[in-house]
Amino acid sequence: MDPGQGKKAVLNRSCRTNTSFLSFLCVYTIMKWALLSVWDKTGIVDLAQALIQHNFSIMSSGGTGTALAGAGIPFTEVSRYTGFPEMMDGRVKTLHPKVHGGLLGRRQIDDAIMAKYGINRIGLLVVNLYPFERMSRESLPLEKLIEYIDVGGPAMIRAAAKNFKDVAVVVDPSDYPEVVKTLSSNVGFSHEQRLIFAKKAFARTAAYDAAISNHLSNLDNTFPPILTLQFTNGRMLRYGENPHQQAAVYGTTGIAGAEPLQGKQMSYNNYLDVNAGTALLAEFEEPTAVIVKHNNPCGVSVGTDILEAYLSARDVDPVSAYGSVVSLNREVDKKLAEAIDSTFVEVVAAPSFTRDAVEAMRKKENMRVLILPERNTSDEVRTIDGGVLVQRTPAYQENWQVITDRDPTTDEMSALRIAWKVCKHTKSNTIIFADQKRTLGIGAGQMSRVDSAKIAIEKACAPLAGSAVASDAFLPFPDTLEVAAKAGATALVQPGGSIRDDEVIKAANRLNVAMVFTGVRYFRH
Ligand SMILES: NC(=O)c1ncn([C@@H]2O[C@H](COP(=O)(O)O)[C@@H](O)[C@H]2O)c1NC=O
Repeated sequence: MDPGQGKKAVLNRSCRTNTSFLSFLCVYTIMKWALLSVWDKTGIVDLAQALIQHNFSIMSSGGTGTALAGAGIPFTEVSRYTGFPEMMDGRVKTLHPKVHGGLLGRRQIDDAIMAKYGINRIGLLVVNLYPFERMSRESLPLEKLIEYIDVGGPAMIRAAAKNFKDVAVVVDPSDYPEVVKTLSSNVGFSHEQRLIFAKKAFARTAAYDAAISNHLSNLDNTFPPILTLQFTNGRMLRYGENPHQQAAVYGTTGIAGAEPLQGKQMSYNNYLDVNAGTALLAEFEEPTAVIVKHNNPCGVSVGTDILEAYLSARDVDPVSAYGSVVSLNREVDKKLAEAIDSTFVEVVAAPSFTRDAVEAMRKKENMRVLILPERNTSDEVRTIDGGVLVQRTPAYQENWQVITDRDPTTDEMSALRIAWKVCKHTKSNTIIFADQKRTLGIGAGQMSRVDSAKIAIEKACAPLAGSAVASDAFLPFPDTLEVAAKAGATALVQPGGSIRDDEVIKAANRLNVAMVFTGVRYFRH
């Protein structure tokens, strides 16, 4: 029996063939055979009915046959055709030369050999595979999981797809309506159609094998020597980072799979900015707004409610908020929607929107409105010339160490936490000033850390007296700390680990700045 199918496969098979003596006499060339062997039985009965109406003879493996028999559809069991029973708990069902010969045989060239061995020409193959991808997420023991590796299905798909000149292969139930439409037209499958089906078929088996290969390779939680990546749902974008660049997005889940409720098509840069914004948003539990511009946050704030958080984040840097991407972790209501409408925003992403919020945002017809998808915690992959870099981030465990004479106060500690979270998602070198609710000044992406500090100070939305500062990497000299303290900062968080840590600690004590080492660096290139 197949994995998961239990006793369903044991049944009365007496009605399972309609091969009469007459039909047996039919010459192979006259009969149109379709082989159906599907894990997901959705739509298979309707499809089979259409095939019968259009004079196809159907051949089916065990469970698929059960579904057809239940609907009174005539078919021939594959096992009867091959003369071999399904065996080894379903590990061998369709793996037989009479099946593969029927799929691979070339019209005209192989007619004689097919006739000699009683091989039926199969003109249509309908297969979908054991759900390995889904089952691999269910933490089954390996010996159970491997039973979800489909062998016969991919073998048939590949055979039929190779012989697309003569065989149409359908691997996705969403293509059944097209098959029925073609049957009704009575012209048969065109060459183009068969080629499109074949491309889809090979993409399916490639994705299937990639999933198996990656799952097995990842069992010991290391990076495999061979990495296979496959993403489906490819969609052309209007252009890439700039109008002269072409681009597409791939993926069905997370940000990559998200489509806006309203507004223009998501652009390449929108995807990047929503990705950056939502990654930062995920650091916060309380109502939080994150405003991103060109992949860096330009305002982040928590609030007692999400409206307060948004207004406060926007006012950190209202000039940069123009044309930004807004990510929010609470439902958007009408009042908040109207506040967002009052600025030019490229994308607003939130877990949900009230009906009147959706209504209010219609006024901004170009603004993309996105329901925040579930976050995927997969490895980061970036292309470089000739290859890719892959990076995995372990779960964060705060292990801060106060290394100055003075401990941070409770308020300073809250501000340090906000600054540190924002630091992680801002391009290096970064210096973030924050209070207990929001970022006050952000200096990002500078080649010198002191310059980042100066920019953050210059851009500060409020006096920095009593603020906290975060640096993504250790301070190699006391200069950044001195600049920050002069601007009013009284607490600083940084990874630590410089050979001049002692000098920096001395400076902090002298300036009465409470300093914390995190032991973790947050470079972001
Ligand atoms: N072993 C085989 O010869 C074989 N042939 C087809 N299958 C798969 O068995 C499934 C259909 O089986 P059934 O009709 O018994 O429900 C399909 O997902 C098909 O891809 C097979 N199963 C696994 O490899």
